Amino acid sequence: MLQTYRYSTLQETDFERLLARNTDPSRGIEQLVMEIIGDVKTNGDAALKKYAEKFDGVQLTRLYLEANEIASLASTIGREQQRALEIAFANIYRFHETQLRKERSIETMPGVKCWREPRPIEKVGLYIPGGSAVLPSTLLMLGVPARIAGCKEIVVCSPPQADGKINGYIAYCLQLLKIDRIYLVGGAQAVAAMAYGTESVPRVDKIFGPGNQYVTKAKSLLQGLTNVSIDMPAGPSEVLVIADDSANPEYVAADLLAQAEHGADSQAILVSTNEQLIDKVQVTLKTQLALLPRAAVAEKALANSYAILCANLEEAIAFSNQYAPEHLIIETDNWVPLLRKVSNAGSVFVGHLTPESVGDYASGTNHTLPTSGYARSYSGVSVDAFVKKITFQHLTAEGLRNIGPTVEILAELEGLQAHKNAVSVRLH
Ligand SMILES: NC(=O)c1ccc[n+]([C@@H]2O[C@H](COP(=O)([O-])OP(=O)(O)OC[C@H]3O[C@@H](n4cnc5c(N)ncnc54)[C@H](O)[C@@H]3O)[C@@H](O)[C@H]2O)c1
Ligand SMILES: N[C@H](CO)Cc1c[nH]c[nH+]1
Ligand SMILES: [Zn+2]
Repeated sequence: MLQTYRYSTLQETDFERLLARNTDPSRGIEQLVMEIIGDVKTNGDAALKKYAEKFDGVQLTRLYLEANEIASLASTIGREQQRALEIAFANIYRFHETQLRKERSIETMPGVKCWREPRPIEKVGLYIPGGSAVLPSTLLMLGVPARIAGCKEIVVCSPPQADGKINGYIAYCLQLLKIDRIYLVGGAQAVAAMAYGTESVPRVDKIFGPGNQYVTKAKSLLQGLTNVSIDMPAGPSEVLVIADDSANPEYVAADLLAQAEHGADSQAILVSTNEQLIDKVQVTLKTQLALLPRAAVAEKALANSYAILCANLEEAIAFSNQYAPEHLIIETDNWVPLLRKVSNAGSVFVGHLTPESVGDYASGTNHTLPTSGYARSYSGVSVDAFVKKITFQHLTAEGLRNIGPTVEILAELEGLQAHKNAVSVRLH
């Protein structure tokens, strides 16, 4: 089921192939996404309605639902599900609220004081995927940090259901987040609508959220075409599991399948020091796969996936760092010394009793994470992503005396006399 490779025999070309995934799966669809973007820019709501019919199979007269409609959909869900969403909301809130800590001001020279203060990004757009699966958890993962940051306007877009509405769980999360409108727009057209603004959809300053190849492509194109910014490239889900002799093959197989079921383009990688464990996981994968409603999707994802047999955990961590997984699960008894060796990963789950699913839903950490190797340079979504950090400074007379001559020299050596004068007129 999973093609197995031995780490010690991997050639450079093997590494290139194994680490590549679909680095840019959307290259082939660039023209289509550009057409959609142009159409939305020119025709606004009319284009959005046309695409809702074409891609989501629904005729919309209005492109959004309001508070009373959201409340009525939210009231259809069970108490047990409400409670689970409330617990997830509370844990995500608890973990993220500490991220808005005040920074200390620094006196770099006597009388020269510098400090940084966060300010919310005023208008943010959250894209909540709704194609192959509806993900209310993604709404919590984006909405909670946006609320904590204090963003004034939170625009939420998600593809409409066949009945022109949204799922009751999404509606309940909107209520928890005190967001009283949702735009029934999906795909590249949603990203374009939030970047340009249409008659119905407000223009935003930054767009967040994962999505399929159309969504991801539109985010990267619009970041260049407009002055809207984006959170990160968050594409098809992926997981890398490091497992040694102490790992339970049932747990390992379950963790691999949990990400494989996201989409046919997802990847689930097993890196193990034990060949028998890999064999056992392969058998268990088959048994568990047969029981999944989304078996066909997960099976396709496993076809993109593989196992790596390593001589020791050092090799395993080295491979993981090269791959830079969105999610890393370390299923070993002795995981503590490994942690400091992890240099590239979106989010890490350690020990035998920490399934990645807990981070997807409710432990408190964010599940919007960099994929496709971007964990080498990006962090997952946090409150920081919803604020700008503005620097401030203040000089006293002593401060001006201390720093002024240095600035005068530096301005002069760059040939910028006006810069020097701005100091000199105060100093002399
Ligand atoms: N990295 C992360 O943090 C993270 C988190 C959650 C989900 N994900 C990923 O997000 C993705 C969600 O994808 P999805 O498809 O389920 O939902 P989606 O909402 O991203 O896409 C659905 C929309 O795509 C558009 N579309 C569909 N077919 C099209 C076509 N032929 N041409 C143009 N547009 C078309 C439609 O407008 C539709 O509304 C999955 O790959 C999942 O793994 C990633
Ligand atoms: N694993 C996904 C991020 O890659 C997030 C998610 C949402 N629901 C379940 N899982
Ligand atoms: Zn998941």
